[in-house]
Amino acid sequence: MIEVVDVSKTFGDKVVLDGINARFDDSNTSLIIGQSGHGKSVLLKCIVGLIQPDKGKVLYDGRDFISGDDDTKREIRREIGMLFQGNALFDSKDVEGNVMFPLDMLTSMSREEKLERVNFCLKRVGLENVNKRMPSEISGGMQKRVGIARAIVLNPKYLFCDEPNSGLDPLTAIKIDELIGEITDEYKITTIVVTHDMNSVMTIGEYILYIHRGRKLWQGNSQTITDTTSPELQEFIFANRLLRDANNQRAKTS
Ligand SMILES: Nc1ncnc2c1ncn2[C@@H]1O[C@H](COP(=O)(O)OP(=O)(O)OP(=O)(O)O)[C@@H](O)[C@H]1O
Repeated sequence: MIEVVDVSKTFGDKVVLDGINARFDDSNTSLIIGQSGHGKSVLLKCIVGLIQPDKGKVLYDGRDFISGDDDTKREIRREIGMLFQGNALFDSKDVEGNVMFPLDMLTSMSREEKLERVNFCLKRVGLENVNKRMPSEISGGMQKRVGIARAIVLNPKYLFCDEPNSGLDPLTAIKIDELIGEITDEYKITTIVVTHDMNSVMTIGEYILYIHRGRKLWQGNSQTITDTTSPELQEFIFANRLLRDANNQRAKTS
């Protein structure tokens, strides 16, 4: 479980995060959503320690990641997996080398053990017999799967995904969302996804935090989100015309 307690961040005179509180449970896929520029990425960066908040706490299963000692921070970092926006795969390494990288950096496993773990993770994300392909030789959806395999190779307790389906067609995007949801459930991971994608919201949003102008404006899940009475959230959700029409239809028939 990750708890965010009263986190605030200002850049210059701009308040980017203002007293955010949230709880992200394990075995759950939690989403941080909101319009562009409203503070989602800054919040994610505060949670993973890339930005120091001005105020507040981030607790990983009770361990303070902001003011904890170096050993605690190192221990937490070792338990984090990241799927970066745009994948961040190494162009010069093949699929196997990309997924093996965290094992090379952070473990003393033998080559055989590493290969076994890499093959297990590649199989889990639905990729087999592509070990020797270069990232440029596989599709965008396959690159995401490689990114997910790399993110889970160290068996993380916490998984962060920044816009995991940007640049993918809607069907592939849903498959990637579903894969993230399944892995979260299967390995009891605390997963946080930053997204604008309403398909993701409706597919995997077990807990949803809506950030508006740096504040938590709403929290709930995919079942309750379309019932919101917040005009700002309604505007965000129903910017998608299909959803707006479906919701109007639902209102007419109920
Ligand atoms: N390092 C920084 N220095 C100064 N301002 C920053 C910094 N990082 C982010 N900001 C500002 O903080 C605000 C929130 O940015 P953030 O990247 O969190 O938005 P976002 O909601 O993730 O948007 P998007 O969906 O477009 O990625 C923006 O106004 C941005 O310009």
